[in-house]
Amino acid sequence: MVSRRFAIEATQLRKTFGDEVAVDGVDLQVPSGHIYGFLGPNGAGKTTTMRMLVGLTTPTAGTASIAGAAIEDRDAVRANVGYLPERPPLYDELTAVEQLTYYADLRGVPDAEVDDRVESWLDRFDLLEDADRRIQDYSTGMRQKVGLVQALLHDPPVLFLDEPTSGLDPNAARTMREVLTELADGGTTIFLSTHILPVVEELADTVGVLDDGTLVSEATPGELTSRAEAGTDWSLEDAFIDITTDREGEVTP
Ligand SMILES: Nc1ncnc2c1ncn2[C@@H]1O[C@H](COP(=O)(O)OP(=O)(O)OP(=O)(O)O)[C@@H](O)[C@H]1O
Repeated sequence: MVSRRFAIEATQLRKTFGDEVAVDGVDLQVPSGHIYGFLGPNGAGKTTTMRMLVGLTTPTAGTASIAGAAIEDRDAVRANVGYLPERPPLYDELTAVEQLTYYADLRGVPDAEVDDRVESWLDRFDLLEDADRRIQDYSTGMRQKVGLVQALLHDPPVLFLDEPTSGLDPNAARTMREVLTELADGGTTIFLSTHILPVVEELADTVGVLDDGTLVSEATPGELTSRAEAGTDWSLEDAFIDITTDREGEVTP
């Protein structure tokens, strides 16, 4: 039985690559409409965790469900999840309109709605003028914007975003933050991995810190900064460094 109380639920999720333990028994319970900021040092296992949750790699052990459906249910995952990976999967030879129309079709967006949805999202991200240029001629930030639109075009209840503001100029980054806030206000659950801590500080309801494959801290941004033995005005960056540096002295058997 899977629970419907949480949009994202994982129990003892684990992934190994040979002898390498990338994710080491992660438990998650993210309520609907929450923005969950997923932090951790390079190599902590964030991308691997997300790839398991969106059905792109099979867990070595553990279980997970998204919007009430087990991650093994591929059709449900496709319908319920939007995923923006670090490098958006786009066809260079297509234009943005062709790419997004193709993807909308794959994800079952009703034909009558495709053109309007594509146009309004391209407009929101200031891409209308370039909509009929091939993606191979796009800048990194333009590709990132198309990747985000692609992830949310079918209006999924749960979004997984890996470094969504990467490569974006300040205007586009602000639009991205505004869009994410609006989506969460409308009930979309957003699982957001980034190294840009002010984004998490501004947006996240809950912050989870993954270190060496283990979830070492989970709290609101406010709790995290006051929980650290800190004085009064630590930033999330101070707390992050404190939480992840303390563990470096640990002796592993
Ligand atoms: N396909 C793979 N084969 C072997 N090892 C892998 C594979 N994918 C990830 N790993 C290893 O798993 C660990 C976690 O990697 P992962 O990419 O999940 O970290 P991350 O937290 O997303 O890092 P970053 O912040 O640098 O993007 C790393 O040690 C990495 O080398």
